[in-house]
Formats: sequence, C-alpha cells, structure tokens
Amino acid sequence: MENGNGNRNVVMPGKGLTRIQTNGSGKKGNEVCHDDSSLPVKAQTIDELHSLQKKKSAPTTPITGSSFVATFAMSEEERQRQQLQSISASLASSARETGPKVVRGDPGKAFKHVHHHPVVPTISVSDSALKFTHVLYNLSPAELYEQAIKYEKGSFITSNGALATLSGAKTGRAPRDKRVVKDETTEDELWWGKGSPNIEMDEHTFMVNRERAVDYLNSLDKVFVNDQFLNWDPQNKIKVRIVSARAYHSLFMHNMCIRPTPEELEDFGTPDFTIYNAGKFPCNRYTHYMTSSTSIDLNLARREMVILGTQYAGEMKKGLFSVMHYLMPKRRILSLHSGCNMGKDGDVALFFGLSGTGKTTLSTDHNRYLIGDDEHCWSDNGVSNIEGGCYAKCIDLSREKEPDIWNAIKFGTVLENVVFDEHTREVDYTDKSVTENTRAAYPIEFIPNAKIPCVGPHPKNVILLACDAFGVLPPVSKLNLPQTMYHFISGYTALVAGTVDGIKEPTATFSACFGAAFIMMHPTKYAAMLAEKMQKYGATGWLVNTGWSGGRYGVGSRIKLQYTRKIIDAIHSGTLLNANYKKTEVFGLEIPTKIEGVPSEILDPINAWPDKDAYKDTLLKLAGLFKNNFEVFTNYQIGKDNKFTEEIVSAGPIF
Ligand SMILES: Nc1ncnc2c1ncn2[C@@H]1O[C@H](COP(=O)(O)OP(=O)(O)O)[C@@H](O)[C@H]1O
Ligand SMILES: C=C(OP(=O)(O)O)C(=O)O
Ligand SMILES: [Ca+2]
Ligand SMILES: [Mn+2]
Repeated sequence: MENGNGNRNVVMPGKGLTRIQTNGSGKKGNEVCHDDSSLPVKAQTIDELHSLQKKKSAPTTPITGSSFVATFAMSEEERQRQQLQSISASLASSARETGPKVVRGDPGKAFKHVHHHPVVPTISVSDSALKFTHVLYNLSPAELYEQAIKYEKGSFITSNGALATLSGAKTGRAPRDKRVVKDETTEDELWWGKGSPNIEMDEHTFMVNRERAVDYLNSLDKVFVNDQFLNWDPQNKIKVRIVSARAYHSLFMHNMCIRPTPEELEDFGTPDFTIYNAGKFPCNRYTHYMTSSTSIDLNLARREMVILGTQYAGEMKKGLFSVMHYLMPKRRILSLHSGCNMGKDGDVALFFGLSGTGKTTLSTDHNRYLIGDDEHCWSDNGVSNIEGGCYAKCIDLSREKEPDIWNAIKFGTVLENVVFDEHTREVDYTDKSVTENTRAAYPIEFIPNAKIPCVGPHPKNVILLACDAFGVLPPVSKLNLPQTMYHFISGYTALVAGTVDGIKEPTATFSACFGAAFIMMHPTKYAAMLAEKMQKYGATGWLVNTGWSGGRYGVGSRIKLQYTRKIIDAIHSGTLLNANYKKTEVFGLEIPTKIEGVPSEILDPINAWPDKDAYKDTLLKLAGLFKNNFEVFTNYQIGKDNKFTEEIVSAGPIF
C-alpha cells in the first residue's frame, strides 16, 4: 500500500506493518525540515485553487456556466440548447412562456451563465415571465447531498454515510387525495366507482392544479430535474422527467428510477411522462374536487402528474407505477405489484403483497439474484423490473436478520424519517418518534446479488404474501389456479402501520391485485392476464402468511422471519411442490405437513392456537370478510361469458 510518503508498506507475516521509511531518512539527520518536497500549487488565487478542486465531468449533462462555455464544441452547445428548450417546454405556463436556464451546479456560482444566452423576448405580461429559474439537471448524489444539507432543514449525513431527510407532515401515501382525469377515453378504459382507487377530476381542474404547481416551481430560485427511465425491458422503456423543488426528491428518484448512461441521456429528447412535484405547496381547497390541501393528480392524456401538498417521496414512485398499470396492459404486458428474484438455475419467483407484507424483505435473499423489490412487468419475453432501486422499510431493521438491506444503507442512500444520535449520527432503527414508516431508498446495485440488467425468464412460482392479523391463515398453502386468482383479486392483508397515513394498528384490509391503490383498470382484467400467463408458463401459486400465528394480533405472535425464509426456500427449491398435503376447512387450502427448519406444529394454524373455539370463530369471521369483499367482483365478464369469474368465486371459502 502507498503510505502517502511515496513508499510502500510491506506486511510481514506475523510482524505486522514494517516501519515507514521517510525520504532520505538517515541521510539528512536532524536537519530542519523544509516544505519543498512538492511542486507549488497551480493557482494564483484562492478562487482559482477552489476551481481546480472540481474536475469537469464528461460533457453528458449541461455544463457549468462561466468561461468554459466558449471552449466547448458547437454540438455540445446545441445539445444544451435543446435540453433547455425541452425543460422550458415542461415548465411553461400561461404566466410564463419561456422556461428557465439550465445550469449544472449551484445557482450562486453559475449566475454568469445567464449572460451567454440572451433572454428570449416573450409576450407574457406578468413579472414571473421575466424571472430566471436555475435548473439543476440530473445532479450526482454528491451534489444532491450538498444541496440538501445546505438548503433543506432536516437533512444530515448519518454515520453510515446515508442522507437522512424528513418528508414533512406526510410520512405515508395519501390515497384519498389521488385524482385521475376522467375524459372520453379514460371514462371507458379505467375502473371507476366502488372499490376503485381512481377518484375523478376534470381536465380543467387538472390544469388549475398544474398551473399552481408550475408557477410555484418557477417562483423558486432553482428546481431539480431528473430525466430517467422506467422498465428494464429495452422494448418497453418509458422516459420520465421529474421536476421537483427538493434535492431529497431528486436523489430519491435518482435512486428509484433507472439511471441513464451518458449516451442515453444525450439522446433523451422529449419525456414520455412528466411529474411536477410541488409538494411543499398546498392545493387550493376552493378548487373543485379538492377535499384537502393535498392533491396527487394524474392526467393520462397529457402524460403528466402534479403533486401538491405532500412531500412523501413514495407518491412519485407509486404515481409512476399507476401510470405503468395503464400503459403496459395496453401493450398486453402485465404490471405487477410484486418483488422478484431468481435462483442460480434461473428459476424466477414473484412476491405479491401489500405494503409491509414482505416483498422487499423476502425478495432480498442472499442466495438468489434480486431482480426487484416492488414493481415488475411480465411480458412474452419474461419479467422486467420497472425501477432501478429499492425502497425498504427500516423499522426495527437489524444487521443479523436483514444484512443485505443493512449494508445497502450507505453513501447515496436516502433515509427517510429515521431518528439518529445528534452527535454520533448513529441511526436508531427502533425509534418510531417521527413515524413507523421509516424508509431507505437505494439503487438496486447496492444489493450485492442484484441481477443487472433487472430482467429474468418467466416465473416458476407466484407467491402471494398476506400478513394475517387474525392468525388463522396457514404459514404456507399451495394454491390451484382459481384459488390463486381468488386470493389475487381479494388482496388480503392486515395493513401494517405507517405506509398509509392515519393507520396506527394493523387492521384487516382487502386491496385488489395486492395493489388497489395503483391499478387503473378493473382487477379482473389483470387477474385474467395473470391466469393466462401462469397457465401458459406453468407457474405454481402459493399463499404465504407472514403475519400472526397462535392467536390474533395482540394474542399470538408474528411468524418468525427465519421460518418464513425456510418456507420460501422450500418453494424455490421445488421440495415443497412434492410434499405431503392436507386440506383445511373453510378456505380449502392445501397445507404441507412438514418443512425443513419450520416447527411442524405451526403449519396447521389450529395447532398453534391454545383456544380452539376462538380459532374457529376467528376463521369464520375472516371467511365472512373475504366473502363480503368479493361481492363486487362476482359479476365481471371477461370474454363472452361469466365463466372465468364463476370459477374464481367457487375457489373462495365455503362455510
Ligand atoms: N415472517 C416475516 N416475513 C416477512 N417479513 C417479516 C416477518 N416478520 C417480520 N417481518 C418484517 O416485516 C416487514 C416487511 O416489510 P417489507 O418487506 O418492506 O414489505 P413490502 O416490501 O411488502 O412493503 C419488514 O420490516 C420485516 O423485517
Ligand atoms: C412505497 C410503498 O411501497 P411498499 O410499502 O409496498 O414497499 C407504498 O406502498 O407506499
Ligand atoms: Ca409496494
Ligand atoms: Mn417494499
């Protein structure tokens, strides 16, 4: 190893490090040391010195202002001009026709840049048309750290190198504040009404909110712009642009979306979809359709989303996921709210489940390749991750139980709403002072076994995760195809505290396709696509309870992660497919009698309950809830008759 004095330290076995020999030692004796060993600094002034510290990046993103501009080739300038035009177009509004200047780096330092391009004359009449907004375009994590720490209260570096941030008043998604523009097309295409996540708004109201967001963003000194991709399937890649007010949001999306290479960014052109995140600024409650000061508005015709009144970064991620739930099925590609991983032999597993049921935890498996933790597509070519990062819950995170997630929390990772020691900056993952829904967002390559590019062959196992707060579902059941569809459409779980605002205790909940908040069309449409693909490629369905055993929430206890991992191992290896099974009452589930590493007494839930009558009552109660929930799905027609739906309904509980 180089020791900094130009000499090498040689490690001698058993002797530790050899002594450091300094230059000329022994020759100059005890002569006074002159500081003349290195060349003088190549700067005349302090400013010049500082300008040397930062080496100019490859000309992939718009370059810094100042005198560099003139020395660049025309093509580079031309590209910048086009980029500026594209971003200007994004930020145009009726108050302002010309958009902001594209500047890479700090607004203060780059101000000179403004003089290189004269102000384009405009017919706009308000003062806001005359104002410049600096655009911080695709900044690097290091630059975003600096922006966050300098300008955003509540941003700190934790001892592991992550960027701790606060998401503000909202620490979870606000599904009741989501609005979707209903127009002639979406009226017929989308799922509206009872059970649907799509609450309507009209085009005009969307424009009112859009203008509010754009004017807010343009009123700032600087905005962040991310140009990135969604979907690792090269044929179905979507270009997204995220315009936001905070470095936190820009770094979050940098981590969560697919990061373009310099070459890809060069040819980026016009985005397919744009998010305007003005989360710090509320919507106007006098606006039609608004029921709070938060609004997350989706306009599929304009391919735009507006965020007002919430800074929870998950809204952007899950908002884009909703868009994919519309765009992909139109191409006969199924979008899935699931984690996904692959074994050494290429066997792919999908992990469906609502928030907190274990998609991220169980797809992050040291013995398998991680394709993604949350959002995927299943096309005729196999599976692909939609995202470029993972979004893990960190409450009670432990190095022992989840080492790969633990180690992914390092420089570059966004840590949301965690509590840390004010001096050592060590994170206390058990602390729920800010919220239960503490999160880490990191690029997928922070997981050592990530499969890059994040694509894989057709799935072999489809695992439905339910965190059953009633404690009556078996830890694992093998499902036939109609049962898989029944449980897929039901989307049962106990909602674990935190991810959705206002939920403090686990409660039974049903969410169609394990993601009702994100689907755009009727659940049965997605189910039909899933059934077709599972049948075609011979995938097996499983129901895994990652929730309670031996009694309901408050009485029993959560099934140990260690046991769930053993169950999942047995699914992956294929041993569970050929195990001995028996059928449960009411739900008619096939349950194995033995799994290596799992106590057999918990496999049949009745055995784990001390009070058998209480078990039976609770089982019937849950079955009743399933039945009630399914009522709205019993009449949906796929194809020319009701056969598909009828078969699914008959796979539900019988009592
Ligand atoms: N038996 C279990 N199986 C899966 N997760 C468990 C289990 N017991 C506790 N957990 C915890 O539950 C949480 C699951 O959350 P996560 O994997 O992030 O869910 P999702 O990605 O589906 O939203 C993690 O914090 C994990 O440590
Ligand atoms: C970000 C989310 O994802 P999940 O909890 O499923 O990981 C969410 O549901 O808000
Ligand atoms: Ca999710
Ligand atoms: Mn997750």
